[in-house]
Amino acid sequence: MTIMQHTAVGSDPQAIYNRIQQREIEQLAQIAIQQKMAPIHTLAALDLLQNEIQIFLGQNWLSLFIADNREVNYSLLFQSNSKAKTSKNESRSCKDTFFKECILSAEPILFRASEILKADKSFPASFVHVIQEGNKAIVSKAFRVHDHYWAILSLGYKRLEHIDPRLEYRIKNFIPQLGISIGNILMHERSAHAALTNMPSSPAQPQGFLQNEGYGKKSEASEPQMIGESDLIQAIKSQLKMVALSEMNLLIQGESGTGKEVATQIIHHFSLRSARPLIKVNCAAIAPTLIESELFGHEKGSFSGAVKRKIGKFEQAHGGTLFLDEIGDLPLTLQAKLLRVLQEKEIERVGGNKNIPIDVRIICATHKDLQAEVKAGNFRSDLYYRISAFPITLPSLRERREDIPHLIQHFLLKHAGENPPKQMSKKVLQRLHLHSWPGNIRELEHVIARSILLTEDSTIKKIALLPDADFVGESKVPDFRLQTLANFEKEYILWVLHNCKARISGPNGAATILGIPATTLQSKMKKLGIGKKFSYSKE
Ligand SMILES: Nc1ncnc2c1ncn2[C@@H]1O[C@H](COP(=O)(O)OP(=O)(O)OP(=O)(O)O)[C@@H](O)[C@H]1O
Repeated sequence: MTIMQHTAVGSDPQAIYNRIQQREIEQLAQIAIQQKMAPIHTLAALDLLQNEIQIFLGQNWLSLFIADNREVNYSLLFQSNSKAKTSKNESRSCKDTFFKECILSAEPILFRASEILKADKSFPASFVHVIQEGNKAIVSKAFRVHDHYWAILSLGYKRLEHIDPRLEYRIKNFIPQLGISIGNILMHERSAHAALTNMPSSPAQPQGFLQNEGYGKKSEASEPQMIGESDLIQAIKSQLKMVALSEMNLLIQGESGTGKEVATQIIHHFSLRSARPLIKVNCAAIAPTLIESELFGHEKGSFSGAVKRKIGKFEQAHGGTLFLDEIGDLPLTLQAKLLRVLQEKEIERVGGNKNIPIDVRIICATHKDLQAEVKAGNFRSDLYYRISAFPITLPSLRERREDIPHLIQHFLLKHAGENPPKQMSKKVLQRLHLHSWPGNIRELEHVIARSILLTEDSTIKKIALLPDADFVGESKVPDFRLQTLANFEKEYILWVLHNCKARISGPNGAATILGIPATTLQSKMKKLGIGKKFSYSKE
């Protein structure tokens, strides 16, 4: 039963007028409670606010349940003082009728004492105790935390007349702020380890409510993962955690494939902006003439081809985060415009004549040495100082080889699909450990994904690695350094063909190893002058 069904609402003009007046009072009350709730980051602080919440919602008892992100179980996160013998560890299945009924209803649901005591529905054990303490009904409302977790607010009332439409209105308006506060509490109270490490074999899980089944073992799709246990990566995770809640613009540096985008996703995910979009722009991938309209949007007819108004990435990211990847490739003219946006916090669409206020956090990333780019005159120093207040530098995989086994495990699992994850032979593991990983984690992931595809056994015994100039364990590796891209490509294709015994297609053919269609390889060979009877001279 909803609260509206429980109480009749007057509809004569006087009643409507009263309701409008009441609404204004409501809004003031609501602003007051929101201001009190906003800074909350701990359960202890929530506890201290009980009186204010009670004044606002009039409840005699309050509890908060939270479900794990897989929606397997839910358990008690918080409850107001009650003599009810409730256990913090009470964990219940998300399949129970109480949980299901709550998450399916957009309205707060009223459960009368008789219904709770009848026991033909499954309610948390604490509800029965709360009724025995004199509460006549419990009102429950489900809400989302961080877009990932279901939580349920339950309020016990000793006097049924306190349950009226005004309460429904108050609960509905209280819930969004409560969701943000619970999100902040979870972020704050979760240890850095649990928050940012998702190793399948993660050793010590934090105690308390976070230990519920499934909680902390976040799903691949829902939460960005930064795998690694090395000191270097632990330090990075602490930095990410530290900066996530700040509003600082950030610069993330590191070689290609070191996880700059992953780091950005983590920062956004754990920031207060996580409910708003994270928008990515790769400054190197867009033609310089199009970047301006891509970033700031354009008005219809502002240039030939602008057939309709386009909303730029800044506007799309409003309230959220804009990730400017490869910022080192942003043309100088655009750098000046970006600087202006950062200073003035407003944009102007191309061909437009009004300033649009923008609330966006900027995270920039580059594999270039931006300081050197500044010295070379390719990057504006004022923009550099503006975005590099808190630079984060991701280590290369070579610098943290101890993470390789963890990453291998992670990718074997990630790319197993429906099948049981494959193992790796000791020899292959040793070889992977010695590789210099110029393409860092991206290269490792591709190598593993490809090996899984090419191996029919349950154990991967062979692995195809990119040529590795720094690897000293094998001598017949060509020197690919200091040559033109075309030469490099030719040499590399020759080397792969040589290792594939000139086989172009098929599972062990060169095209599969290169990750391109056989027809593309053939046309590349033609273009690069590699005949069918090629010879590989650097053997
Ligand atoms: N620590 C990590 N744990 C798990 N996966 C990772 C980690 N770091 C990177 N990856 C994976 O490696 C790949 C490359 O990562 P990402 O795109 O974040 O790198 P990048 O530094 O932004 O690369 P680029 O500079 O080329 O854009 C992605 O598939 C990502 O999921």
